[in-house]
Amino acid sequence: MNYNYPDDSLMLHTDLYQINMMKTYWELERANRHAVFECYFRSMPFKNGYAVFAGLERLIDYFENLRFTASDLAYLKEVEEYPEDFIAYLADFKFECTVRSAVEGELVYNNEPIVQIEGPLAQCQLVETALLNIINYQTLIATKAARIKSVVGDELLMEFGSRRAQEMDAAIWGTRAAYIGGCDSTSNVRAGKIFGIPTSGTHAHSLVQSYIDDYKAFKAYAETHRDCVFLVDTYDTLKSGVPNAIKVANEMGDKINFMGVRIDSGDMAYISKKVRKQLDEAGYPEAKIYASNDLDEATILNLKMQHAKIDVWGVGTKLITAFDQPALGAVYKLVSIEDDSGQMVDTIKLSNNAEKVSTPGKKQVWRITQKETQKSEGDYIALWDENPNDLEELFMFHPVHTYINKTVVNFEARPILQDIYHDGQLIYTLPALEEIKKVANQNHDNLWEEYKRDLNPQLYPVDLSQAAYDNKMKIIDQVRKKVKEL
Ligand SMILES: Nc1ncnc2c1ncn2[C@@H]1O[C@H](COP(=O)(O)OP(=O)(O)OP(=O)(O)O)[C@@H](O)[C@H]1O
Ligand SMILES: O=P(O)(O)OC[C@H]1O[C@H](OP(=O)(O)OP(=O)(O)O)[C@H](O)[C@@H]1O
Ligand SMILES: O=C(O)c1cccnc1
Repeated sequence: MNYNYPDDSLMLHTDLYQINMMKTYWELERANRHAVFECYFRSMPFKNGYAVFAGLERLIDYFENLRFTASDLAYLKEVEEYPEDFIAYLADFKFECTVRSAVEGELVYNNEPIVQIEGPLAQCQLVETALLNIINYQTLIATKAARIKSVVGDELLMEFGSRRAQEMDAAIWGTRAAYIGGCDSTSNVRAGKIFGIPTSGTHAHSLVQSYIDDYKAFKAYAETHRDCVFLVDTYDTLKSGVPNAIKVANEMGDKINFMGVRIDSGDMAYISKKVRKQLDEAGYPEAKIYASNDLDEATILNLKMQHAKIDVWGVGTKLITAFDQPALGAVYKLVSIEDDSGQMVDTIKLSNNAEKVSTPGKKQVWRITQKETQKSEGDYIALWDENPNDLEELFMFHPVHTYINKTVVNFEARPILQDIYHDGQLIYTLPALEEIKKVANQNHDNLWEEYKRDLNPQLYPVDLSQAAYDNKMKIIDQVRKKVKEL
C-alpha cells in the first residue's frame, strides 16, 4: 500500500465533488467570480447551552500549505482522468481568499456564522471539506470537555482518550481541543511535545499483572519514579491494592512523592469512601484518589451526588469520541455571489425543513453584552454593512418566533468573526494555547448561569437584525416566484 508520498499534501483531502465543481467553474469561466461562504451548525451539541469554538490553528495550517503537489496532480490526471489544461490550472492554484473566523476558545451558538470564506468561487469551494472536517470535530470535543469540566469544577480533569479516539489525528487534535475546553492535562505525550499541554499519568494493570503482586509492582514503580500514583484495583482494591500502596509509601518515605491511588472499577462512590478512610488512617490525608472507567459528565455528577471521595478524574472514551453525539453537523453555505454584471447577489438554500433554510448575505455576528454586568444578552447577526454600536437601543427578536423580542440599551456589541486572512495573506497571530484556554475560561465565566447548566439550559438568543431578516424574506419570496414561473 503506497500511502507514503514524499510530497503528500492535504489538497486532496476534499470530496471529489468539490473538484468536479471547480472544473465546471473553471471551464465556464466562473472560477474567479467573487463568492462568500459561511460555516455554521444548526443545533447545539449535546443540547448544551453553548459551544466552544476550536480548530482555527489547524485550519490556518491547512491554508498555509494549500498547493497541489506533483503527486496530487499526477493522481488527478492519471487516476481521476482530469484533462491536461485543468491540471495546469490546478498547478497554479494559490490561496487568495479572505477568511474571518471566531477565535479559538470563543463561545459560539447554533445558526450563526463561525467561519466565513470570501474570494474566488472555485477556491472557496475546494476548502469546504477540510474546513468542516476540522471545525466539526474540534469544536465538538472542546464543547464536550467544557461540559465535563463544568461538573468536575476545581478538581483536576485528565484526558485519557488516545487509545479510543477515532485514529491518531483525532487523538492529537482532540486532545488539544479538550485542553481548550477544560481538561487540565493529557496522557498523550506527543500532544505534550507538539502543543505544550501538561502531561500526566499513572500506570496500568499490566504493571501489576507482570509482577503478579500489588506490593512488588508498586515497590518496583516507587524505586524507579519519584511521583507515584498506584493503580489499586487489579486484584482487590480494599484488601490488597490500598494496603500495599500504603506499605510501599511507608517503606519509601521521602524517597517518593506518594501522590495517591487510582481506582478503575467497581462502585466508585462506595470504594472511594473506604479508600479515603484507609489513606487517612494510615497518615496520608494529602494522598489523592484518582478515578477512571467510562466516566463522563453524567457519571461524574452522579458520583459527586453520592459524595464519592474522588479528587482527580481521568476521562477517555466518552470525551475523545464525543460518545453521546459523534458529529457537530456544521455546514458550509454560499451566501453571496457575483452575478453576470459584476454585482454581488445574496443566495439562499431553501428546504422543506424550516431549520435547513440558510440565511442569505455576508454577515457579522455581534455579541451583545450589558455594560454593567459584562454578561451576554445574546448574539445579533447583522448584514456586513451594519454595526449595532451605532445604535442607542437594539431591538432583538427571535428569527422564527418574531413575537419573542426585547429592546436592549446600554450595551456593547463585539464582533465574533475576526480577520484571519486578507486576500490569501495571513494577518492573524495565533495566541499561545495557554492564552486560548484562559480566554475560553473567561468567556465561560461571563455567561449567565442559565445557559451553563448541563441539563435543559436556557436557549441562548441568536437573533437576526431587521435588515438580515427582511433580506432573507425578500429572497425567499424571489425564489418562490421564480419556481412558480417555471
Ligand atoms: N457509584 C456509582 N454510581 C454511578 N456510576 C458508577 C458508580 N461507580 C461506578 N460507576 C460507573 O458505572 C460503570 C460501570 O462500572 P462497573 O463497575 O461495571 O465497571 P467495571 O467493574 O470496571 O467493569 P469493566 O471492568 O468491564 O469496566 C462505569 O461507567 C463507572 O464509571
Ligand atoms: O474508561 P475511559 O474513560 O476510556 O478511560 C481510559 C481507560 O483506559 C484504561 O483502561 P484500559 O484501556 O486498560 O481498559 P479497561 O479499563 O476497560 O480494561 C484506563 O484504566 C481507563 O479505564
Ligand atoms: O495514566 C493513566 O492512568 C491512564 C492513561 C491512559 C488511559 N488510562 C489511564
